[in-house]
Amino acid sequence: MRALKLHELSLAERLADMAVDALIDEADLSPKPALVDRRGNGAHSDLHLGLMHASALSLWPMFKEMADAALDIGEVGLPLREALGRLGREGEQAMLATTNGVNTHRGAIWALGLLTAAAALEPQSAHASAVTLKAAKLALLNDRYAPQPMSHGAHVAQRYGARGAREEAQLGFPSVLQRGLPQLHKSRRQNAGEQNARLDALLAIMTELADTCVLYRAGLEGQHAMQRGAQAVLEAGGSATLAGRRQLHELDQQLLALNASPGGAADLLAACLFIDRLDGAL
Ligand SMILES: CC(C)(COP(=O)(O)OP(=O)(O)OC[C@H]1O[C@@H](n2cnc3c(N)ncnc32)[C@H](O[C@H]2O[C@H](COP(=O)(O)OP(=O)(O)OP(=O)(O)O)[C@@H](O)[C@H]2O)[C@@H]1O)[C@@H](O)C(=O)NCCC(=O)NCCS
Ligand SMILES: Nc1ncnc2[nH]cnc12
Repeated sequence: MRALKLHELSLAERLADMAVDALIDEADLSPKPALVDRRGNGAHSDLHLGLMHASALSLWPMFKEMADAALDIGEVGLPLREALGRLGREGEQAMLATTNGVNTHRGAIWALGLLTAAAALEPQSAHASAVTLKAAKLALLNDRYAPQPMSHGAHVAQRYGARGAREEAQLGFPSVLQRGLPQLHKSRRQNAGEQNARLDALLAIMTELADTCVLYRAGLEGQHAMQRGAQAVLEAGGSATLAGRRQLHELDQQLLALNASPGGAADLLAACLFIDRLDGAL
């Protein structure tokens, strides 16, 4: 007789688990330049690792509801886009209640919310390019109920013409598909070790990203320091090599001196880890 399982997880529950796991893996990964990790708070006075974990866990019900909404509605269109917008705004409130008002995962709610819904729409073909394409189609739809606050991203878009989180999703997450994932796979093939491969993926994302968190805090000088410094680590051989580690330390020091925290790149690494896990898992 088949052993009785007390609770088989639904597809939506499994997707929510994967999204939260990706956020926790991102937070734990160390040493990340100027970001919160196991070593400390990076360039943040109001964040710490415990808060990142609590924030990630507070988002589980939201990710599950987003996946359930995709399963119920069943197709890309305005009803799903607006359901996700409403759930995303409620998720942001849950996050802020958990963190006492600190923005820990706004960008991650956006990116992983879209990707979770996209994966739920067609679980049998949940491969990187199919999922990011569906997420992009969702991001291109205009949520009529979305408020238009003067966010840091909007401020930076006005000042530098930078493409932020919205455009990254609308373009199908090029930082993940063209930089993060290929580097993750390449570093794994080179036996860099899983943590080093993930660090290399983060650095590859940083090489070309217009991270609106960095731009808001440290302007173009911060963006150049992030992009060039990340490139230097990879050119030196990546995080698994001594020369790469020296460059990584240099990048950490530079970004800390500029108070430039690449929070957008961190969110995109979480998106990358989520998509990496999806392949064949549903
Ligand atoms: C459409 C939205 C993405 C809103 O976008 P917008 O650009 O207007 O808003 P922001 O809040 O400024 O930015 C969104 C967050 O996205 C991350 N990010 C930044 N650059 C990029 C990029 N190029 N690509 C992808 N993602 C990017 C980043 O998130 C991380 O940083 C957060 C900390 O940022 P900040 O508050 O600026 O923090 P500090 O500098 O520390 O502030 P101070 O201490 O100095 O005050 C951290 O949370 C990371 O997550 C950007 O913050 C979308 O968010 C939206 O419409 N939301 C409304 C709800 C909704 O509809 N959701 C839909 C769910 S599907
Ligand atoms: N590890 C991290 N440190 C700072 N901001 C972040 N936003 C998302 N992940 C982050």
